[in-house]
Amino acid sequence: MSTRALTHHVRVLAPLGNRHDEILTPAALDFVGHLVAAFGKRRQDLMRERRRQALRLASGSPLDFPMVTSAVRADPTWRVAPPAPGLTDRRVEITGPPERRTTVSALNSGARVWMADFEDATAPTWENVISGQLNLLDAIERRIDFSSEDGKEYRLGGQLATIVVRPRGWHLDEEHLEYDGRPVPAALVDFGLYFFHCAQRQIDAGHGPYFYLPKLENRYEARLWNDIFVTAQELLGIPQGTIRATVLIETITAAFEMEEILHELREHSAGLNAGRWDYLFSLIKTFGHRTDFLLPDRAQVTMTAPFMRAYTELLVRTCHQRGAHAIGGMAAHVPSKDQAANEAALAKVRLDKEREAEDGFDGSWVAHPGLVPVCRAVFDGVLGDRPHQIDRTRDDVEVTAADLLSVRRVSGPPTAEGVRTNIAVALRYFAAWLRGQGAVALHGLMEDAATAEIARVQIWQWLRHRVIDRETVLRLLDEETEALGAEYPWAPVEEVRALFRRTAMSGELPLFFTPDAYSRHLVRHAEPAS
Ligand SMILES: CC(=O)SCCNC(=O)CCNC(=O)[C@H](O)C(C)(C)COP(=O)(O)OP(=O)(O)OC[C@H]1O[C@@H](n2cnc3c(N)ncnc32)[C@H](O)[C@@H]1OP(=O)(O)O
Ligand SMILES: O=CC(=O)O
Ligand SMILES: [Mg+2]
Repeated sequence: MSTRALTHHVRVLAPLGNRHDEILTPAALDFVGHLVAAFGKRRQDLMRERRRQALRLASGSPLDFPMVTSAVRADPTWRVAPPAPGLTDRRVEITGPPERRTTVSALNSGARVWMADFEDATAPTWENVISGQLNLLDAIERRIDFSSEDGKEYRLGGQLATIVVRPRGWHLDEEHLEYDGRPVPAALVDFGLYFFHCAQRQIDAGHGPYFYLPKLENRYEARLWNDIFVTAQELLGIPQGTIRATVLIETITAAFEMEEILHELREHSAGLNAGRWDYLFSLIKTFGHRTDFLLPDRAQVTMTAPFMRAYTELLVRTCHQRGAHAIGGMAAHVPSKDQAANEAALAKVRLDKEREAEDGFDGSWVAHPGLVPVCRAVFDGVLGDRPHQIDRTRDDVEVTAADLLSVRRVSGPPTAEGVRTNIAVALRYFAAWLRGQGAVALHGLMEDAATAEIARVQIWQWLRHRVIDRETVLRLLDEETEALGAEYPWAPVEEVRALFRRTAMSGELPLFFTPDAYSRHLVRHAEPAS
């Protein structure tokens, strides 16, 4: 690593916890500061462009594949970088927050990849953010073994999953760190700290610094990440092209720029993933004002809906034509201790993975170690000894803009149960999130920031189109708030209820619930020295 003068001062505004100083070293903070100085302004400009694009679409501008990049799409010659060590065979990827216990369990789970998540599955308390980095460092150094208070031993085994880190999205700030008088973009904190501490260590261990990139909306955001990668590699003397990044296609606008996103990142690309839950959220958020985008209960909008199939088939085709992996999305069912419920959950997950493997995906996501064998068996059945099926180019797939937007065929009003479930799920998830837990199992389903977003924007959409009335929602909100308090006596019910009212019942739809909830409830600045 090069020795550089420390010139980019990042202020730490939070109290330091146990071992935080191992992550927040002056050199690591300087590295993050360097990235902010170089790219912070561009990130702000891109956030403004997101708002402009949202307004254009809301006022009726058509969404289509961009004309200006037709040459990129028409050029058959370019390919992404070849798969990097540890990322050739990705038939099963487990996801989860980088907590100490789940870090060990995920790495030992038998999955090929572990997506260590600072985004949908993590409530970004200061402690979660920094201890997550420590856990990753300790895992790579193989010093993470521990015994839990309940007497269980956690020990790393011989065959570990490859680590791929998902930093927070561009819309979030890290308010415990300040550069030049402003909060630091959270994405640069999660990426920068991990890259600084672990890039060389991962290379020495035979892998590399690998990332999942969430919630991108267009090719310019992919270009920003690519430029950050080039600068980060240069600053630390790591060969260009070492980083690999898989982009989640989980916004409706990004679905129209899949080729462009791969092209921008081609020296660093490891493919695309179908982030189906945020995709649905994005669709409702973007077109929620239109009656032809009125969606019924979440449970009725499955991956077999024509517009969802158009999205996943286009993703596979795009990736394979460019030599990239196509990774499937999350089936939300999680194992249960009840045998019948468990069998039903496993059967649903199996069906979902079978469809993905038959469509050409090279692997897929699971949310729980108990689902690894199901996903592996399905992909083993299709792949056999081959590490992937990138050679299946899916030339048969033709997807038009209308196919991606053909929501009308599944549109319809919600059921009474669907309305109540969305309120109940949003309240329970918000309560867990405010307590620092970013993923929970509720009614047999994995719920995280993406699925909670769907729950609250559906309520907003149904109110907006008057398919439910405000009085009914307020009555259900009262009932479900009371039930929440009875079930979770620790829950700050009034804060949770207010958060729901601001994010699901206001006239103007907030773009995400997380920035509001973070600033009001998760930020804890250190007492100023007297
Ligand atoms: C839309 C998207 O972005 S999807 C990706 C983001 N979301 C996620 O990553 C969610 C990941 N999944 C999870 O966090 C968890 O599975 C939950 C919260 C849904 C359920 O967790 P639990 O309530 O602990 O489930 P359960 O009690 O069945 O867990 C059994 C064991 O498996 C472990 N486990 C469960 N899920 C995971 C996981 N994803 N990774 C590692 N270990 C896990 C638990 O820690 C527990 O271990 P223990 O016996 O040592 O205590
Ligand atoms: O991040 C994944 C999703 O489905 O959202
Ligand atoms: Mg997501």
